[in-house]
Amino acid sequence: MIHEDLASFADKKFGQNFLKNNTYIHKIIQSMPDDGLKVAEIGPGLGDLTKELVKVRNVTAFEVDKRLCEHLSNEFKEATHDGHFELRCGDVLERWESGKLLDEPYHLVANLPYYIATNIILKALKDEHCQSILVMVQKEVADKFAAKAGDKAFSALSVLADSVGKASVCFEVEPEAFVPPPKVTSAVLLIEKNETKDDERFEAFLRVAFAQPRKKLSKNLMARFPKELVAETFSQQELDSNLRPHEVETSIYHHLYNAMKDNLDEREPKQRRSKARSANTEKQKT
Ligand SMILES: C[S@@+](CC[C@H](N)C(=O)[O-])C[C@H]1O[C@@H](n2cnc3c(N)ncnc32)[C@H](O)[C@@H]1O
Repeated sequence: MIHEDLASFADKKFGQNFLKNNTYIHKIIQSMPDDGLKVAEIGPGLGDLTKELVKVRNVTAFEVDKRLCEHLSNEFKEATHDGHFELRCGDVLERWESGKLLDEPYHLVANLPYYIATNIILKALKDEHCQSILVMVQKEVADKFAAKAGDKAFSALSVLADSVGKASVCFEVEPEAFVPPPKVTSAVLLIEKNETKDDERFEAFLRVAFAQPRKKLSKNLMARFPKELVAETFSQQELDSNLRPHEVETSIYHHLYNAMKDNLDEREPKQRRSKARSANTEKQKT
């Protein structure tokens, strides 16, 4: 039985902030892609969004909290019996180990637990069965995924989303719409995918490119790639070596990656420095 006082019932460790505002719940439903595909919902919680979802789609929901699983099993007995609803209890990140959350095409629709929201979105971007992502997240996270080249918020996450589709922020949601209210403003992010890419080396390349976001991109790359190669690739692409990482288009990142990917120094800069230092000491000894 769910406690009447939701604020004290909510478990912080699972990022539980329940959306208790029908206007926003309906806005989420209206923002969903208009087809008959199955919906995967992560963290149905008390089931307020789920109730609306099962009216229009078949839903498979993933919930980690055993207390909520019990509540949801009772609440959605009829929908489960009719085949509109299936509940899978446990940590959703473990369900993704095979790379696919469901074994059929689906849309991800959820008010995500914020402590793992970025991780979940990255997994969904790489999941070839996932056709679109419509999720409530912390506003800063939504802005990072949806930013365009030139925006201050343009980041490695923006490049990854931009590489497989179109990302946009649908609307913002104030803390008071939740019980208990989170400390941050939230936003609903939509990523409509038109392809799927799963390339860990490209992600590693972006981590290098955005390692120091306010420094020059060429400087960041020279920390892990041969200087001559960086200079030559910039000149081939007719790129200004003074550009900052957020000023460069997604397509250019792919060109840079293709030209440079086989030359990444996998060692962390610290390891490289200590290797160089010991080489110098050896030289001085001889
Ligand atoms: C922000 S609440 C959203 C609840 C509900 N969807 C709503 O809108 O009110 C996040 C939900 O995700 C669940 N959750 C947290 N970590 C999870 C995990 N690793 N796997 C599956 N569910 C998780 C929480 O228990 C909680 O129900």
